[in-house]
Amino acid sequence: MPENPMPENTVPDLEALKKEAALRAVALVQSGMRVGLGTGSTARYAIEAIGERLASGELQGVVGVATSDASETLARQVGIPVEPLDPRPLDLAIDGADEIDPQLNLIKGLGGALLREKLTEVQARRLVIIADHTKLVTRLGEKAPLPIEIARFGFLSTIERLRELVPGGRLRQPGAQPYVTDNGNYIYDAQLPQDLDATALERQLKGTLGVVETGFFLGMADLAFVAAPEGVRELKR
Ligand SMILES: O=C[C@H](O)[C@H](O)[C@H](O)COP(=O)(O)O
Repeated sequence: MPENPMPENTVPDLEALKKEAALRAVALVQSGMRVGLGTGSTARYAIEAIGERLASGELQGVVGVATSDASETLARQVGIPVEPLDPRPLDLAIDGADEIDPQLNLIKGLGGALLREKLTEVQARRLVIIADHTKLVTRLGEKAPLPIEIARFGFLSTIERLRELVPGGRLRQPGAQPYVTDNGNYIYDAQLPQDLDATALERQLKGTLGVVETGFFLGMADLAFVAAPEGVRELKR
């Protein structure tokens, strides 16, 4: 008899759910598409699945635009040709999210990739979000902080300015040094208020000196595949 047997179904297998959501989105990829490749543990499953469909010959001529150095490396490893972002529209972008509200507004960037994600996904004809059910919220900021990418130069002054808008928050610093993004910037993780007006706050943050980009993705996602133990929900904006 095993010691301390774990009761069945007490720990949901979030990885299996993330993969299930990713596969639903990857089914939308067609030959010849230029696809925005997201970043994070869920987007990873999508990149791998696109690579598998290319390797099997089921897909041909797909080109990826990567939203981080890590996703670019993975895409190349699994055989997806990667191009830099240029002004042409992308047919589709597939990415994870940290929070998804009922209108498919998002918080992204807990993995640090928000700037390249936003630059890429704003050019996508369709942004498809993939996630497990723990990412669903009734209001943005319910569970996650809002990542705000800020310039390193003068970052303490920028943080002072940010604290006037969103008092709770801290510089992301996983160890002795601050976290540095692919773009060489820092991230301030802001705690959002309960009475959040995300559109107004986004405007104020974008007007704050030293702020490079925020993790608000408002009105950008068209579709989300959200996997839960009872199945994958398809949410549309
Ligand atoms: O910066 C990271 C990205 O916005 C990710 O897409 C987001 O953090 C979700 O990542 P994961 O799928 O690992 O939860």
